Amino acid sequence: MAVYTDVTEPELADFLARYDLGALSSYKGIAEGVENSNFLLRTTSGTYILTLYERRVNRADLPFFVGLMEHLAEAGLSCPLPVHDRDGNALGELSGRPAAIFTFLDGMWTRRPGPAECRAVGVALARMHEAAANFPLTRQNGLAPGDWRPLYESCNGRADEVEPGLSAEIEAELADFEARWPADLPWGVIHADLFPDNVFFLAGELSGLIDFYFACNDLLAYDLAITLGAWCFEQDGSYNVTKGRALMAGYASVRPLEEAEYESLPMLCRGAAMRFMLTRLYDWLTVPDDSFVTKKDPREYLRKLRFHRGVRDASEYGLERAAVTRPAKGMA
Ligand SMILES: Nc1ncnc2c1ncn2[C@@H]1O[C@H](COP(=O)(O)OP(=O)(O)OP(=O)(O)O)[C@@H](O)[C@H]1O
Ligand SMILES: N[C@@H](CCO)C(=O)O
Repeated sequence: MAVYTDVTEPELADFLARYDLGALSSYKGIAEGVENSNFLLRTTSGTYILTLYERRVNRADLPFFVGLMEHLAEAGLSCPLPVHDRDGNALGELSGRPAAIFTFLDGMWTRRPGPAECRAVGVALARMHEAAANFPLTRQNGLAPGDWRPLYESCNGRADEVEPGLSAEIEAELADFEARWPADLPWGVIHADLFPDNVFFLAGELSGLIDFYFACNDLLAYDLAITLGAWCFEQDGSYNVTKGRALMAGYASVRPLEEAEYESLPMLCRGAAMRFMLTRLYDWLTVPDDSFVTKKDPREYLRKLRFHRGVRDASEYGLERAAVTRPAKGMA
């Protein structure tokens, strides 16, 4: 359930009066999502999404997130477009929270993605990286490798409650990341949370990307690693190389990887698994059971991390080394 802030009808009508969106027809809270309060908003001009930004989102980051969506939508990527009020502002204030209205994206997220969806998300991710290349704002990744140890330490040594031996395993991994995390790889704006619930499909085609609230500047191949980890494993924890091959090929068809990115992929995939294991571990140990936040199992990402630890070469993910070189014009 993600409606943390109640919005009354008169408050919303007042807020809407600043926009050229017609009169309020109806609104209702959307249960999905955990970070912010989202409402499906109907006015006499159409259907929109109203988002109220809650405590875990830093106000200072909002111009980056909202500006990025606007930049990507203008570059032709399908994602929510922020609606401006008559004074030109995309961000306002409603019920004591920063708030924004977005265009509504048709489609639904897919619970069981197959290779075709994986390929489509690979293509979309690379297109996002290319479209964001000239976005002028920057945002530091708040969950970069340097943030993992403090996040782990804020779990107060309780990791072994989730699985005996986990603290020692995390310590060893953190030391390795601190010593060997790659620095000199292509860098840019990344989505950083492109999980299946943030990608919509309509009639079998990818219809758009949502939820840019972890977007930041970081290694582009790290975003590919996050996406691979979220899309290419089965419920039983096994890696599906057919899906991995499709996702990588889709990505490389738009933006071929550099040799150094190919070499670094196993490390980046392990890091991505660590990042999601740690945020889940923190929530698992600290968020009260009766809270609105749906806690996700950190062990899912622990299993993925262990899989990546055994990978020696990116070819094991299904990425052909040939995909590293850009094909000559007119081919492929
Ligand atoms: N522009 C949009 N068009 C259609 N539906 C949308 C749009 N934006 C959000 N939604 C709906 O609202 C839900 C929650 O959105 P979103 O994932 O951005 O919320 P969040 O609270 O930031 O979530 P998360 O916990 O995943 O970070 C989505 O699953 C989707 O159903
Ligand atoms: N995608 C994240 C949660 C929302 O950011 C996870 O599955 O842990």
